[in-house]
Amino acid sequence: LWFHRRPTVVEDVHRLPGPSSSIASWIWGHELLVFRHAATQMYTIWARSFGGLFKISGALFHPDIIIATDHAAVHHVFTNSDIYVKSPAFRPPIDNLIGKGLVWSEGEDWRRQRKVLAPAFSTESVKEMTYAIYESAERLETRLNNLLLDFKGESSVNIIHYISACTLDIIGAVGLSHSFVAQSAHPGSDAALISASWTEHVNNGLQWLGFLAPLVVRAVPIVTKAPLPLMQSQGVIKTIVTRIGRQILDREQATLNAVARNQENTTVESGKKDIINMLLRNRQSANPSERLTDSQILDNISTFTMVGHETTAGSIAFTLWELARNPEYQDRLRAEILAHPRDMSYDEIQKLEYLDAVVKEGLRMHPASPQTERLALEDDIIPLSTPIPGIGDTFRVQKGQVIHVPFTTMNTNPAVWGSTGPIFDPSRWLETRDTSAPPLPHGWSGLLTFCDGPRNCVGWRLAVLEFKIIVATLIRSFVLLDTGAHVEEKISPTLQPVVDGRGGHLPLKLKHA
Ligand code: HEM
Repeated sequence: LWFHRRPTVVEDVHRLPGPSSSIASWIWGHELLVFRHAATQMYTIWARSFGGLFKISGALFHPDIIIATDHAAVHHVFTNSDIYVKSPAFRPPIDNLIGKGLVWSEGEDWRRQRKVLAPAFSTESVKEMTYAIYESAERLETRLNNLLLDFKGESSVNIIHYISACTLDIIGAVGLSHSFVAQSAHPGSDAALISASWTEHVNNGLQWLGFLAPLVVRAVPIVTKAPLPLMQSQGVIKTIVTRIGRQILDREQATLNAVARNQENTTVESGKKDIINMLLRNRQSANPSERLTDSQILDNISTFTMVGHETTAGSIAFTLWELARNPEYQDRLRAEILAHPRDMSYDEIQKLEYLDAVVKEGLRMHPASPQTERLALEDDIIPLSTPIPGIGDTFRVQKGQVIHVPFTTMNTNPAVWGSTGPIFDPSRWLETRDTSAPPLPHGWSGLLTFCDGPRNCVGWRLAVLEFKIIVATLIRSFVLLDTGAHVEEKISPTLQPVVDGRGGHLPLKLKHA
């Protein structure tokens, strides 16, 4: 019943500016225009004209949607995660894709899962992952080296394909005690199946159905049970990953039981704090009300397998593409990396200033999740950083209001980042920010890339470390060259490169450094 609005409560949405109704379709509102353009492109254009809060008309007669980029408003929405929940329209597709794990859950259910899993991503836990990340990054390097040998020193590759195999191996190794062997000469069949189903899912999402499906789900939730191709390919990924999850869980539980039989009083407490061990520990919890069900455990294995690798792979691929298009930045980064030994410790890597700047710039310009969506469960008053003429410095919303937050629009806003905001330039991170410059939004490094508030990205430390190690390993060994291909950025369901209509495709030329 979330879409039923109470007409008696005062709301300000109707007083907001927004794009003209003349460019909206009577049935699709402004949402079709948004879908047809590059990720967040229309929101970026409109935010420049209409400011930090504006409205667009919704598809299928849905009430007006608010687009928020005002810092205080966005911070308020993300901080109050009990009032502003993820849109119900996206819960059935998330369930179909990765299950009812941490990304999907809300309220008490979410709080319990987050408490169980957060320790797997503390600084201490992530530091311990450093060596395994190097190992996978070096395997990626060897794989690309072999390719160059086969192609006499220069080759064009779909870089995202190689990186996502690497990040799948990483999440298996550091989180799940599982080897996907995604990077071997004969990739494990599971890894190949995951990759093929994901590519199919991405490409379905770019089609008309990719636009239609969530809107129809928003209007008629029961439709998720319908045999639409989009829904079916989602089911395939979950089926494969759940089967693997069951194997991992049974094996790890058996190992644990065997150890416990041999050593009295041994519990999983003594093991490392990775994802699988945190889930096993929870099974032993003395308090039954804290325990997750077996299906929640499996759904979290599938959640972390998918969001733990595709997201990072996409952002890394786009950052490498930026380096290929900007050889001077690439040379500067290589010079810094070559001045340091391979296999630096976690603390040593953090000291590489230009690497840090390149990674932040890649995450600023190409966030894996370019936008998010929230639904107000209650009437509320939202504070504003910039007052809206005729409304003031607070804004009233009604229960049922849908709010979109375009992260990329906020991350590149010239009013905050200066006129070079929309341009990739790592050196901005090396300059001390002028004290008179407008403040950056709340969030990691002043970016919305990892969201903000209690439901921020639980895996951000791992993502940043993987990012640094993979970029450093590749730039040490290879020169990246632009192929000249026209690369579009689309959302399906994460940020995707699209070349000649093919999603998940980002060609780069490689040669030895
Ligand atoms: C560059 C890489 C990544 C980016 C940009 C990213 C971004 C995000 C964002 C924006 C959200 C919030 C989504 C929303 O509320 O709509 C999120 C949530 C989440 N991310 Fe990431 N992520 C990345 C990598 C990872 C990795 C490596 C993992 C795990 C290994 C991970 C696990 C999660 C989980 C489980 C959530 C849900 C957290 C919750 O609701 O409590 N992410 N991520």
